[in-house]
Amino acid sequence: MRPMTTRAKICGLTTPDTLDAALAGGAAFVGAVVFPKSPRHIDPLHAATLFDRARGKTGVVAVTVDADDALLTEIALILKPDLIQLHGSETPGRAAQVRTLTGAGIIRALSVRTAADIEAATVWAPVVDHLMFDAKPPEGSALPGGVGATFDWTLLAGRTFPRPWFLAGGLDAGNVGEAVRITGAPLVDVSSGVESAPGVKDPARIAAFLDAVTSA
Ligand SMILES: O=C(O)c1ccccc1N[C@@H]1O[C@H](COP(=O)(O)O)[C@@H](O)[C@H]1O
Repeated sequence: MRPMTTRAKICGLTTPDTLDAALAGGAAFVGAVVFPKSPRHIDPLHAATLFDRARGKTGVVAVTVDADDALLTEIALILKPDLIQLHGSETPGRAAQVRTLTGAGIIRALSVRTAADIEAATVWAPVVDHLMFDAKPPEGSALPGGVGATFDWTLLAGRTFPRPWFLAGGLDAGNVGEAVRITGAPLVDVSSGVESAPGVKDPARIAAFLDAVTSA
């Protein structure tokens, strides 16, 4: 079933002008990727300075990949995100540790290629605030997300989950309307689809994406 309104997260922001485009367009969440292998990596101190303008206007998310306690503590103390997105091979037990260590809410990204991959939501829902269904990256990819890959959206058609959930993976202004119509996603997440080059966000593409979500 189609939600009343779908809300959006703009991920991998590193500059004031692109963060401002996300805020002006009504993004519900903005994301900082704290993962040095990513072209969107931003260290917690730089992210704290940048994202200060977003506080109280939108949720701030720190995207991490199998981060250790030292990095998570640094993120919690310096960036103070509302939510931590786990995008690696973390277990539900580790998610509980991350919540206790950081005091932040948890988004769990689940990699999807087949219908069986969706079923992981059953195990994860009790220990997270949000689920995220993202495409499984191509074999040999250096990144577990942020690669612009899509999956078969019909796998999510008619599905309901006990937590709010994001659809992610290869979304852009041109396809997000269809993705929302097929999946009924209450939340969508985008990174490379609003970039002019890997790691280079484009304010006009961010605005177009958020417009497309609003009209979906
Ligand atoms: O964006 C990244 O570089 C990244 C790195 C490591 C883990 C997750 C990452 N991004 C997440 O993946 C989704 C989907 O990306 P895309 O739209 O397909 O490019 C993105 O929104 C982030 O949540």
